[in-house]
Amino acid sequence: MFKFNFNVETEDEIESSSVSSEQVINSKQWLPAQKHEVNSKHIQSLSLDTVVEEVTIGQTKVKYLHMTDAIQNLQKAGVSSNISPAFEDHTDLVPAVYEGGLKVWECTWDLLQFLADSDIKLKGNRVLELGCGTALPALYCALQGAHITLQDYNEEVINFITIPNVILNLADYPFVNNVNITTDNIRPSNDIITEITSKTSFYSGDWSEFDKLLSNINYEQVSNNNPDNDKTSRSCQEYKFDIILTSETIYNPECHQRLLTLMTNCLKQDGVILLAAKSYYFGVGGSTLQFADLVKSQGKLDLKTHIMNSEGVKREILEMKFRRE
Ligand SMILES: C[S@@+](CC[C@H](N)C(=O)[O-])C[C@H]1O[C@@H](n2cnc3c(N)ncnc32)[C@H](O)[C@@H]1O
Repeated sequence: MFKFNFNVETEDEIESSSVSSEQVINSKQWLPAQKHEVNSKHIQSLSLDTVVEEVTIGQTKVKYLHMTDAIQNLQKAGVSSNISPAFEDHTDLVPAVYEGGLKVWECTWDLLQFLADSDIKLKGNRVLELGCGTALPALYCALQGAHITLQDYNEEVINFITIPNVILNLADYPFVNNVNITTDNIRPSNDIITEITSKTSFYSGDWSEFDKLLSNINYEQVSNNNPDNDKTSRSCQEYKFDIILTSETIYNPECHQRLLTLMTNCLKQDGVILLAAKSYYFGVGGSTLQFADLVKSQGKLDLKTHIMNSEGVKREILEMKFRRE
């Protein structure tokens, strides 16, 4: 197992963080995909004295747990996990073991600002966030009335940061830094679970496996509910998304094709993909240019680049839509 920190900001930091892309390409077995359900343990993990961070985007406040609280909850729960050595060593990433989802990465803020400034319709639309980690961009969309599907590689991330963040934002529950809380205004867990389940879905595992899982769900829904063809195509649309979001997920070139195939397979015909990334990931090799070249060679999507930061390490948002015939 090898480790590195790819969140480098300057050339000076490159040396200490470097790992060759060859090492990345020789990575381990990727994890299978799984669906996760919210349960009362997720709610209990948010005790009344949980310290909640908050960011204001336009008029919207999005709440989230700090990484150290999530790790503390994970340790308290006594979960034996492959990812423990990674965060005990303050390691950002161990390829195919821990993909970095416990902390908020820089491009998340770009994606939030981009969503707030854009006129993309969110209310009533289906949003998928891939490699979501804390899921702040998708949560912003959910707070405007979108249905969100959240995917992260690690189930520990889904259980200890993604789902708690969803509860903090989408269940009407008085978690805010211990203010005005009495036992009377705490809602029963079942109410919260029902509410969250109607607005969100959660998945972990590798992107290619998630792609397979989604197509199996399509198949099952179609054969169980919609034997006739007309309804079949409508049912498949249910598992496609109006908006696909992803931030800081293209550092490993080995995964570019899987990510692109998944995004193309589950985007609605008139949908949009917003991919936020640093222009280049020093030491690991992934870059927006390389990803954009792959998109162009695939020939299905039109791509527009928005520069979000042009000083130091450059950051971009790639906006992609299906090419019109
Ligand atoms: C650096 S974290 C970014 C987290 C979050 N999007 C942010 O910007 O704060 C990269 C994310 O990419 C996802 N990821 C990377 N490779 C993956 C793969 N092969 N399959 C599934 N997810 C992957 C992981 O879920 C991980 O959380």
